[in-house]
Amino acid sequence: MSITKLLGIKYPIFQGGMAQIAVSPLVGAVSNAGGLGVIGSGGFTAERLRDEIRKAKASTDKPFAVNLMLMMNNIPELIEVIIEEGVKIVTTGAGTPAPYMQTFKENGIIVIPVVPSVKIAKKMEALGVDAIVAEGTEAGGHVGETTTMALLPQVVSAVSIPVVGAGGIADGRGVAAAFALGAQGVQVGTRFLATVECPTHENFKQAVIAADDTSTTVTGRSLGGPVRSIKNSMIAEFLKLENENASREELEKLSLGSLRKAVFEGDTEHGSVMAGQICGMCNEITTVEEMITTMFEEAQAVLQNLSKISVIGA
Ligand SMILES: O=C(O)COc1ccc(-c2c[nH]c(CNC(=O)Nc3ncc(Sc4ccccn4)s3)n2)cc1
Repeated sequence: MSITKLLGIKYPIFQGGMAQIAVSPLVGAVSNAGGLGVIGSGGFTAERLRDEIRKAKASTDKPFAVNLMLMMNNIPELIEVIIEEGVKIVTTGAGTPAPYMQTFKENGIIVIPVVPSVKIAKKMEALGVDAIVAEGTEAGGHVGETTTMALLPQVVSAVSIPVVGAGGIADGRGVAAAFALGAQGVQVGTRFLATVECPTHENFKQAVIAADDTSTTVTGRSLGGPVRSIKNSMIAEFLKLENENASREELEKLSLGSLRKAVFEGDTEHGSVMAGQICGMCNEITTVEEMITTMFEEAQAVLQNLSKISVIGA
């Protein structure tokens, strides 16, 4: 079954469930534009999640999902709210949904984990998840080590359930490439940061607009949690400490609250501007509607033109 039919959406695009960022009005705008709006519950209390779910219900009659960041310590409480509020689609990241699968199944909830490797993709399929987002290291935030170009076809070959491609996708060419590699849809995060409806501080959006293809780097490998963000003074200090084998406490002290500092206070020099490598192609702020319709019109045109190309010589 196609992703659009499974989820009841017009375009096969998920908005990344970015912690602290994927909230109203971004989520409702994505669902109203025909994609899958996803509430990012990372760091939320149960009541904050309930509030965001009710705001999404008030802003769209289309499907939307909740993303669970599984490293958090209040997942059971968040799932209770998801069930009470009747949300039927959950994406997950940064851990395994295994402990919660029976509850999801009993409540008819579609589960779509984001995975960074073939091994984890196969583990998820065995758990009975409904589809998989294969996310390449190009993505922003918490990432694996494999690129989308290498990861996506290997995951497609390894599982029998639908695969969505993520990491480095921000225009119709990226959508067409993901479909060429066997994906049935795409997940996009960074490109949504350059939208009118993205609720971050304007400085955060300008940092994404100003960035180029080499503006991001990965920190946190020494902590076992690699995270891609735009290079700034805090990141330079973090890398210096990592190279000096600083303690976990020292590193976490530096990064604690850094996401909020950038997202809400607009301190993009000392906060964490999580974004993917495609930020170099996000050069203007548009509405979500413009972004999604342009992306899929472009993708359709690219696929039609590709069908006229012969890759085998005469
Ligand atoms: O062990 C298993 O079975 C599963 O193991 C997994 C291991 C990793 C993953 C994974 C990697 N990437 C993703 C999906 N993407 C993400 O989760 N991206 C994120 N970005 C920011 C986040 S919040 C944060 C704040 C500070 C430091 C770290 N993270 S979470 N999931 C999924 C599963």
